[in-house]
Amino acid sequence: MPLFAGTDLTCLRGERLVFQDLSFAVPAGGALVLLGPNGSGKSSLLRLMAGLLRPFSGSMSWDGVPVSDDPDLHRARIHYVGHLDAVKPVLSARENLAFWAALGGAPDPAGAALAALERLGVPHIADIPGRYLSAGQKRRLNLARVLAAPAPLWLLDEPSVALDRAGIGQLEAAISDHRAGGGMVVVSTHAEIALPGAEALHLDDFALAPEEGEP
Ligand SMILES: Nc1ncnc2c1ncn2[C@@H]1O[C@H](COP(=O)(O)OP(=O)(O)OP(=O)(O)O)[C@@H](O)[C@H]1O
Repeated sequence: MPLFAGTDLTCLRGERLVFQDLSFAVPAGGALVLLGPNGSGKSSLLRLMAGLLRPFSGSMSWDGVPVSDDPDLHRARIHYVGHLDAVKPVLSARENLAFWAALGGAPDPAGAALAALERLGVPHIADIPGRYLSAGQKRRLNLARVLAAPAPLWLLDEPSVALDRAGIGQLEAAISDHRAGGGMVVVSTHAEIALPGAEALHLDDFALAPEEGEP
């Protein structure tokens, strides 16, 4: 049974120790919700999990094997959707998604692209160029990437930002189906997203204790 785990992770950004001695475990079908105030390190932890940042100390493993043994293998099993908009402005929504689906190894990228747009409730944006999409439509298009090619671990940084209530419901349903098939998800959020049975990780529990005299 796949288990994604981190042990005693410490994250340094610039000169700043963002969190220390943080451990987590996500089993097959599991969900982890990252909570904490602005700047507490939710995005940093997701970037560590995605292999985009290196921990200052500590380690992560997949099924007991250190992730650092084969970073390319790790990258192939994740979908990371960050804050930054990855939509190409001159390509249509369908073309954007087909491109990502092909990169992710989908056998029928065009078909996978349309199915993913439908799943996130926006089949009508298929032929609209990226530059004309609204903030919420762009967010749905970015999230559709996780559906367009299979990967067992989804890392989603504040996925509900710019989504309306219907969009959040579609996202919740997609995550629920992913988990039912043994997939895993880690989500950072300030908003309510229904993830039944999810474990919560409060990042401020791992902040550096303030020095004496500091607020
Ligand atoms: N590239 C960087 N260089 C130096 N420090 C950084 C860098 N990126 C982030 N930080 C710092 O790391 C800390 C954690 O930032 P991070 O974005 O992980 O927090 P967050 O919990 O996701 O915040 P938010 O809720 O505002 O999105 C912050 O103090 C931030 O200023």
